[in-house]
Amino acid sequence: MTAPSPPVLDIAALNVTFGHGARANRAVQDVSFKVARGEAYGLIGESGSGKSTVLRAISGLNPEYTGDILLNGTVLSHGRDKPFFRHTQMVFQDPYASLHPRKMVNQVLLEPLAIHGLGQRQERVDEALAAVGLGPAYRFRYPHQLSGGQRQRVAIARCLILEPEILLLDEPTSALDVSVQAEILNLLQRLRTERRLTYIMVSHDLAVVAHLCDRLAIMNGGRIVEELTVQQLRRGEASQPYSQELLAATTYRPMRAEDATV
Ligand SMILES: Nc1ncnc2c1ncn2[C@@H]1O[C@H](COP(=O)(O)OP(=O)(O)OP(=O)(O)O)[C@@H](O)[C@H]1O
Repeated sequence: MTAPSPPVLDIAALNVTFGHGARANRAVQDVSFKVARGEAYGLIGESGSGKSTVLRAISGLNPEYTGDILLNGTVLSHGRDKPFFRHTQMVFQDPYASLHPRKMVNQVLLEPLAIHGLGQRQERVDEALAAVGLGPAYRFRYPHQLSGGQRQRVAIARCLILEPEILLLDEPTSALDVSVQAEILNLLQRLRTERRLTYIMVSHDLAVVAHLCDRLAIMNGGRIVEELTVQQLRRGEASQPYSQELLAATTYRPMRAEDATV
């Protein structure tokens, strides 16, 4: 009998504190969860509950944490190595801020290939654009010539071009018009299936998490209050009073996949 493979990501007793002494802010406290290959895991909670801080610790953007973060069963060093940054990519909330205004899409997509020393560059650029539903002519556009949704597609293409295993999604649709949100979520869903990607997504929007994720953790005050499957979320089956309040307080309207095409 073969041993079960370890989770892709195993977050074990993660703590992040900002500041010292009386001013210390324990932004993340004793957070643990595991994410399997191909799974989409959501972190949800009110503003300031610590969701983004968890994501930034995983991404290596904030190396000041205690606890362990394991990738495929191996504890990551706090200073991440180059292969980590190839295989774990982050999509940010605001596609307007995350693309350089003076760089054409072609340059945006060529840069990560140069950093990681990958060849067949123009083919990879065309393939990444096609994967996010943009034709090769988009190579010669500047960000200001793109809609918000198209910019977020370019930001996703910039991740995909490195053939990552994991995408860390920080509110990837909250800066977009409602009509475009479902399009981007459907695109992310299709890419996850096609490429067996693993997602961790931060959101304050239950409908967005229910649309994309298999499981989620509800956070409050830096801690995980409760983990739920998306089926439990849809049935309103939270067991903790805080989660029940959060679910009850949210006007949760499921997104319909047919609301948008990819
Ligand atoms: N770089 C930082 N320096 C100091 N404090 C920080 C820093 N980043 C986050 N914090 C604090 O950590 C706590 C958690 O913030 P975090 O951004 O993780 O919450 P969040 O749940 O993602 O909120 P939001 O939904 O508003 O983004 C907050 O009290 C915040 O003020």
